Amino acid sequence: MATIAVDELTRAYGPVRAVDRVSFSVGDGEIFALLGPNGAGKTTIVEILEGYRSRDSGTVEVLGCDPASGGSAYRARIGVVLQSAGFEEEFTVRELVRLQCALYPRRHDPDELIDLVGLGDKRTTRVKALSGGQRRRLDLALGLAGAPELLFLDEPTTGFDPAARHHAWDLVARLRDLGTTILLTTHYLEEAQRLADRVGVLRSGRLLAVGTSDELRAGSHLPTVISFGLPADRSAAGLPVLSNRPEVRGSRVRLVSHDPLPDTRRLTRWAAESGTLLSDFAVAPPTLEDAYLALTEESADVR
Ligand SMILES: Nc1ncnc2c1ncn2[C@@H]1O[C@H](COP(=O)(O)OP(=O)(O)OP(=O)(O)O)[C@@H](O)[C@H]1O
Repeated sequence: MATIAVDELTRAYGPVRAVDRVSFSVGDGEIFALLGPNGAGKTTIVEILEGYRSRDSGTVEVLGCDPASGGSAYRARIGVVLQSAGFEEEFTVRELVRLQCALYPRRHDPDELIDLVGLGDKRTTRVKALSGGQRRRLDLALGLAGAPELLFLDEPTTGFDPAARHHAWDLVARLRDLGTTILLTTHYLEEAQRLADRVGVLRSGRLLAVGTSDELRAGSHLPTVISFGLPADRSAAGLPVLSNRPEVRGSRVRLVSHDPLPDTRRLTRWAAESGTLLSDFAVAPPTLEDAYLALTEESADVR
């Protein structure tokens, strides 16, 4: 059974249809990422699912409940990690996490939770002395306090340095291993590609595509880029016939290919037969970011 089932969900603010007949589902234990440009409708959808915002029409079922009428019993079963929760600055990490855990009937052990988010050495530190990244970890600990069956993560790594981002990704992967279903919003496509089992791409309130990262990449029909360097004594004019005309800049050759496998085979065979070293040979298929940009840029804003 799906943990989240959304059918024809619609919500307008005056003349603006922020969410326009959106349907998708998220399976038990799945990580689903909602992607879309600013104003696409992500927050509106997430807040409707959390039970904090009303809908105009459509059906929504989360953990077997309608969030609009689930009340506090429903909200005790979900965890919400917002972008910038306000903290009581004078509390220590342990005090805050303990207080939060005490609010829930089904709860995590506060000290285990602090360790889980990597704040073990900051237990007795006051919130006001935490760095931005450490505060976000505390956000996460507070969102997990009630051992939620479903976790909403709103842009979990915005403002993180690369190491902190990787740490957060590891943490989300551990939560997945513990069986937590996660709905994630993010503007980092690499994050979605790494973490999410499936993604949904929104624009202007409409869901343009839903699928795995690989499905969206394949569905984009974008080319693969093959690139390499030629030695000084070789000219691009001597290259074999390829599916497209290569672009040459100095000794660097770049081929935009819709047929990457035969092109790669022709190039490597030619290099072996002519004794040519192709330096930094790289085959780059389209990324989720490429597919996302193609999707969101090509779809005209029909409003
Ligand atoms: N309370 C509100 N009153 C009026 N319009 C609103 C309200 N909240 C959102 N909107 C509008 O609804 C649309 C969707 O907004 P929403 O916040 O859901 O987008 P988002 O995808 O979360 O954007 P972002 O990536 O910038 O956070 C936008 O056009 C926004 O201006």
